[in-house]
Amino acid sequence: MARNDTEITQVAARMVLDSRGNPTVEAEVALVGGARGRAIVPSGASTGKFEAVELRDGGPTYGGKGVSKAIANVNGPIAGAVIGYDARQQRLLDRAMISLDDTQDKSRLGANAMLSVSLAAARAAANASRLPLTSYLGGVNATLLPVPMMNVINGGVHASNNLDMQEFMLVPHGAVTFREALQWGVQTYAALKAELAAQSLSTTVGDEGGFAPNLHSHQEALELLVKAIEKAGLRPGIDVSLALDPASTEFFREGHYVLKGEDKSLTPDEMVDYYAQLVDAFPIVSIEDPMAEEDWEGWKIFTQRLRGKIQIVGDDIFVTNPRRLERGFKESVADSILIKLNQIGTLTETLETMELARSHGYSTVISHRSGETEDTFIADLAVATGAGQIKTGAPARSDRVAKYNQLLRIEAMLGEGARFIDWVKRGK
Ligand SMILES: O=C(O)[C@@H](CO)OP(=O)(O)O
Ligand SMILES: [Mg+2]
Repeated sequence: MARNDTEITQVAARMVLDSRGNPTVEAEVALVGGARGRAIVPSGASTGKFEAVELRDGGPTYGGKGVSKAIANVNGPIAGAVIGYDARQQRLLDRAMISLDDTQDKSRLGANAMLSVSLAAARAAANASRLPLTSYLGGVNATLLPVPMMNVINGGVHASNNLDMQEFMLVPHGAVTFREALQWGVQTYAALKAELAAQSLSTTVGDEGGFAPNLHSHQEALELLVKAIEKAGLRPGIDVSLALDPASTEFFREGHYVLKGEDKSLTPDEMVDYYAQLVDAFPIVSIEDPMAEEDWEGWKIFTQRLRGKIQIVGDDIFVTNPRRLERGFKESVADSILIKLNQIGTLTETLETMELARSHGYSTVISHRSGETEDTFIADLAVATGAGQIKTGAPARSDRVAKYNQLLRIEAMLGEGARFIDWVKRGK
């Protein structure tokens, strides 16, 4: 490889669609030596208030969801700033975009514009180096396959049913390989579908491929999951456990958690009791965003009460942002962080946040968004960083399955060298 083979010579973006049919940004980066890289940015629905800004613009065609400004920013100022950089110097080129944007929340260029280039550059550099993305990002130690968190019952803003909580997930942590974990998830998903059909409940799916039945309570959803695990011939709590992402900011109103489906309005204390009862009654090993993004007091109560019993994951409260995470350390809130590249807007900052989390003993869970595409960057990122956990939906819908398939490829590539660790048993 000649010395300037990895120099960026071209950057271009186009509009493509995500899994909800909304426009999103795809960027392509070309290098002097001929290598190219491409990346598509995902998009959330239950977005955190403190996330970096996803630049959207009007126009009747896509109901105000256009990305023409973000695309123009890639093709104009961002291209101007990063052309000439060595694509292997990820930190430098991400810093170049950050200083060009010059805002706290990436509102000038748009986190969607910046992230598309950040990820496309990493892929181009990996291709130029003739390395799989996982190995390029993670080196020889990139051997740990993540335990999947598979969202098989959808509610909240991801579905039109009556469940207030957004995600009910299967965690097949007792498997020996990723392959086996995925298989257990698939078997349980199929058993759940059969059980729903047997009870004349709907088997249509929500945004992340999970079923979206109307149920009487969250308790009923959890009962269905335990039953499905058993029907699949697996042991709840040993082979496959459960995880929740209530995304509670979405039902937090004026200091109360309003569970419409159960006709309840709970104070933060009562909401913590509600969760504690679920944790006692079901094999739940992880809860994400139990409390709202601005309810730091509620988060403290929850953490005090449930730390050590389950993993406590911060998504909307931390938004992959080191400053918010620091506050979490100080106030003893959560013990794990959900990692979403587009919440912060560059690969470099994502890796920095993960490093910070680990240095404080917080686990990291790599995550998709509810609006996804065929892009599988997060699968490689999960292995490259040894995160140990990934949340990427049900084992159905191509946008979700694409990530699982990429993990299968990575596992096959690593062969006997691939590792899979039961974080529940080991203690995270
Ligand atoms: O809350 C979440 O964790 C995500 C992904 O499941 O949803 P969204 O992308 O809509 O924010
Ligand atoms: Mg979440």
